Amino acid sequence: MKKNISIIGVPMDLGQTRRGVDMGPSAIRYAGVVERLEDLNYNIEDLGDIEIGSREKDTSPESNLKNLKAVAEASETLATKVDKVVRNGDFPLVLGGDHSIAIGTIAGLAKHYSNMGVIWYDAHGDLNTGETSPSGNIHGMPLAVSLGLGNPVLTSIGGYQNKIKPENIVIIGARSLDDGEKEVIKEKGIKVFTMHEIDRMGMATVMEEAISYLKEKGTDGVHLSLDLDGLDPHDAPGVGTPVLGGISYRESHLAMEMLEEANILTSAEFVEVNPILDERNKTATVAVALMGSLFGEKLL
Ligand SMILES: NC(=[NH2+])NCCC[C@H](N)C(=O)O
Ligand SMILES: [Mn+2]
Ligand SMILES: [Mn+2]
Repeated sequence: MKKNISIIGVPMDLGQTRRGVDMGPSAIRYAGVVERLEDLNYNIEDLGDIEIGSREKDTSPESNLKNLKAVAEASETLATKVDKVVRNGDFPLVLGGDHSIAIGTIAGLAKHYSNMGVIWYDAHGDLNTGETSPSGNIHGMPLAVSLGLGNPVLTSIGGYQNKIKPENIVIIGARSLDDGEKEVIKEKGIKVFTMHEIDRMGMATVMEEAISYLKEKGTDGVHLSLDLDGLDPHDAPGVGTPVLGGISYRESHLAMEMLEEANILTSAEFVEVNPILDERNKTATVAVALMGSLFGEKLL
């Protein structure tokens, strides 16, 4: 992995309705992300937080997308920042914020990769559109948007469509999918390791398969989008949409270590840390510990 990491904070909470996830970047910084990665001999540049607009009173019934304008604006800003980091040859590490920020992250990244892989570590598929979403919350849509599905205001962020290919996506940890999302997965042939596969095969085999799958696709970059609700709520309680029966802390460390060994990642984001719902900053601390493993921390 590259030796320069640029951190971008995205205090976004407009992609869902629970307050507090806008404080995620602060909580992760407070949990010591910069020091942790500096100890691993990286040069860290913290670019600070991007600006987020305010909550919108009304949602247009046609679009069924809450805070569409503000989310779209922040996504453009983030895409520009991420683009710049990659152009500088640095590793972008994006701190959320709710998962809607992945729209901007991926829009900024995919300009540089014609065949980018994405690992979506999450309890959810985030494959809804305005039509299929049960909530109208954009944090349930970023993977669909990155595939070019959904409202053009979102799919055109960064000035181009279809950022990633369905066959280059691997979802890990899924255990809550809406009907419309299941259809997209089947129709597009998206690779999913649900909790069933993780239980059955073990995380080591799941990660081996995920990594060789992405290598076989000839990916020219791999982005990790890690939603903390992919972990079990016992290990990561500070999230807005917790789902029981998730990936353990240990399994997650193993997954990060295997990604580091495989040396395939070109960017990462950690999202959905909500300090208001958390227990003594546990979830942010878990996020930083996982980043430690992802960037090469070893006990001996
Ligand atoms: N990034 C997340 N936590 N997404 C949760 C999405 C929940 C649900 N599928 C929805 O569309 O509203
Ligand atoms: Mn999720
Ligand atoms: Mn998510």
